[in-house]
Amino acid sequence: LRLCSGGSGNFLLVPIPEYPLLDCVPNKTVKIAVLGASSVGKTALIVRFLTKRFIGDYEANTGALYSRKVTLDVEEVSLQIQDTPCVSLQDDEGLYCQEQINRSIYWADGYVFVFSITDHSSYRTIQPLYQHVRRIHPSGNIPVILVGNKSDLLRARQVPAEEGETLAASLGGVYFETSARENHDSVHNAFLHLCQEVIRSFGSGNGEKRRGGLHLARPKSPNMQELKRRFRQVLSSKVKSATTL
Ligand SMILES: Nc1nc2c(ncn2[C@@H]2O[C@H](COP(=O)(O)OP(=O)(O)OP(=O)(O)O)[C@@H](O)[C@H]2O)c(=O)[nH]1
Repeated sequence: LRLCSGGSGNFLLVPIPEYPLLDCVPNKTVKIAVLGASSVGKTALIVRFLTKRFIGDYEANTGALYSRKVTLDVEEVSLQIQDTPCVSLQDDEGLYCQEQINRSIYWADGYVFVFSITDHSSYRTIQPLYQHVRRIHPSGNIPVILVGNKSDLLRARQVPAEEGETLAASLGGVYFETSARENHDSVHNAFLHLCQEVIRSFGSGNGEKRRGGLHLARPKSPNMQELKRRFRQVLSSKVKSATTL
């Protein structure tokens, strides 16, 4: 990783430590997956949120998991954010989504759908991506936000704000325009809003219902074989095709 500002070697992103599931306080751990097409700024948004900095250039994302404590309405919750590889729309085959992403979708309590306001095709992946998430979580309310990133590139805008708002409303979420490059506050507000939605969904019993029966610790557990086996069991009943819709 290379940081634009400051560039201290002491980077604040910490992959979450290995710890038993029981250490997670129920309803006080918020798991968020950040999803979207290639180069829309998923990693940049997460890094901006967690470190207040903007990364200029770095290796392609391999799906890191980050964690930190956040305070919501005086209550401290443990937030886990899963960065994911990009998804893409194939001409005739629908959405292409790696199995790793399916695992993240299954694992998460809430979703950040990201597109770039400068790339209309990234916007068009969101609806099929949402349908995909719906297939994996068929029941209940799914806490989501829609993020139109790169709002600093106004002259290159391809997606009007109204289109973002309309789409967000159809997904049942709020639309945020952000610039991971220029602005921390918009990014911060977006993530905190989603955290609050997730906590609210726990309160309504929705989160627990979705978790019922099977506990997937997180996508990158050291015991991958066991996780994969359990995950396949669940997915086979929930998603017809794990990789291509
Ligand atoms: N101008 C501008 N550039 C941005 C912004 N956010 C990210 N970028 C740039 O967009 C490019 C892609 O950003 P990433 O964070 O790697 O995007 P990603 O969605 O994680 O990409 P994948 O790894 O392909 O999934 C990088 O060159 C970033 O510097 C933004 O808000 N404004």
